[in-house]
Amino acid sequence: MYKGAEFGELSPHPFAMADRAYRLMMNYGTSQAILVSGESGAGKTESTKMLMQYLAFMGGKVESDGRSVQQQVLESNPVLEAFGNAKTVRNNNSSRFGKFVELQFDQNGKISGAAIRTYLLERSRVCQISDPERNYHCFYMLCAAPPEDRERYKLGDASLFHYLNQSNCIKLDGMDDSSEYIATRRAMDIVGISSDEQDAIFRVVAAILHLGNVEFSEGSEADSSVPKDDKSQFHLRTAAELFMCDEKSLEESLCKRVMVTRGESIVRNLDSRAAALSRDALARMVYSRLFDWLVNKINTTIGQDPTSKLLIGVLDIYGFESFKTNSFEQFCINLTNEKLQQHFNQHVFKMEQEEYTKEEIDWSYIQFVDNQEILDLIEKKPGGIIALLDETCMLRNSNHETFAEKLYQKFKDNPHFSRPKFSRSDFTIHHYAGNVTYQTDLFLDKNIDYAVNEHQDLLHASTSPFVSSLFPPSEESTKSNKSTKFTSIGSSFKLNRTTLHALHKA
Ligand SMILES: Nc1ncnc2c1ncn2[C@@H]1O[C@H](COP(=O)(O)OP(=O)(O)OP(=O)(O)O)[C@@H](O)[C@H]1O
Repeated sequence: MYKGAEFGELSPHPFAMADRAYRLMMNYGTSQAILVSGESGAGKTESTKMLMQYLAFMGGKVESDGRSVQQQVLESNPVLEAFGNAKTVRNNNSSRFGKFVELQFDQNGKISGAAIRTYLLERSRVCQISDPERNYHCFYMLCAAPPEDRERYKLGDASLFHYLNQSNCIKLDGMDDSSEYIATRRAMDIVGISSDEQDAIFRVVAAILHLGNVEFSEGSEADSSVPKDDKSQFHLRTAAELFMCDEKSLEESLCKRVMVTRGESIVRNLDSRAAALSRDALARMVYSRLFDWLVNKINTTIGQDPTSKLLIGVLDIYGFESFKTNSFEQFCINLTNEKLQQHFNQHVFKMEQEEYTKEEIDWSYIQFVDNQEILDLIEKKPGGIIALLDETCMLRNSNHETFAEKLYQKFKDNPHFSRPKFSRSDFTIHHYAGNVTYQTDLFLDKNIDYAVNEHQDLLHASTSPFVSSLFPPSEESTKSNKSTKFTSIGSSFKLNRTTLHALHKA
């Protein structure tokens, strides 16, 4: 019905938008971009799927081997959703990453390639969930897999695993994890992930679950730790088997840390709390590498068309979030939305109006809210909230309260910042879309992203080529020493220039 229909003639529908983008691209030879926005649960991902479906219908080609580009693009959705979506308070299938899909077309309007870029997977979810949310779908699917698969990965009921049972929500109404497992496997076949690779992927997923069940108790030396009991020892052994790495080395990488001072390596014991943090850091790192691997693999098998001059990009980014409690994830997500809003302002209002002025066109100035000051408040270097957060993370004896104190002092006169009454550590940002109060208690832990090279080298030495490929040798180990490096999630996260450029170009 929507094919070729005048825009606005039929009821509003993603098909109408997709048809318009396709027609404009074909008729004027210009690339297009569709930005799907809205708050969490509004229907962005479902709308994006419909847009893709329509574009695949218009630009689809019949391939002799049955695996067309458009089919692979469509089937990449269930794969990415299995590993990047989870139940949140707002949405049973909430995307916990941003996605920019670029469809490439040839001169005849047929899809000739595609590229998928993803942003900021919420990795804290791998180790930490709160009621009534869930972890990523793939963990529950694997625990509900056919018995022979569960046996192979030494898995049992999802409720047995610490990374899943921190929340009471294990099963979802209307979602059958065992049939989702089969569907995900089938989608993996279509996007070109071989059965050996699928096996390696699920081994890693299972290893993460076992890792999460390793608990620590005080060791014999001061401030040292050891696996707590036989149960923890079993899970440690199983995780090592699944990662195909040495069990003793895995234990050491969790219970010790190598520090480098003046070129000298010092091995330091970790107490049980620090060992548990190290375990979680490893689980998060493995999971995010696995997710990146999946995206790369999908891109490689779908293939790019470097000669394509016609593109349609669809950006499905997590919308503005304002919950009862808002932590570092909401802060990053809302920063993304501020940046998109600024991009929109920049190109739709600022540049357009400058052009009118230059050409001396008579027009009335359009008022718009410029959110540059909010962006400065958050990300200005030095002095913005992220810079202050990084600074606090580097200092010894600092905590979320000292961080909050810094913010209160620095931004007491900033109109976009306020301190809620009676609060010792919360802060409110007056975003373009509304006020959001953030709880800082986990900001420091979540921002610190220790690139622990012991873990890196341990997994690089895995006899599984798949696991080894996820962990190229660390820079430090190639220089024959090891260290623990601090990186900041906040600083490293930006809706990158390439995407903004692609959006603008389109
Ligand atoms: N067009 C639709 N028809 C029927 N149900 C829909 C439609 N769009 C959304 N829904 C329902 O709303 C739920 C949330 O939609 P969706 O996952 O697309 O939201 P979202 O905006 O992408 O959220 P998030 O930002 O949390 O990822 C879906 O799981 C589905 O149940």
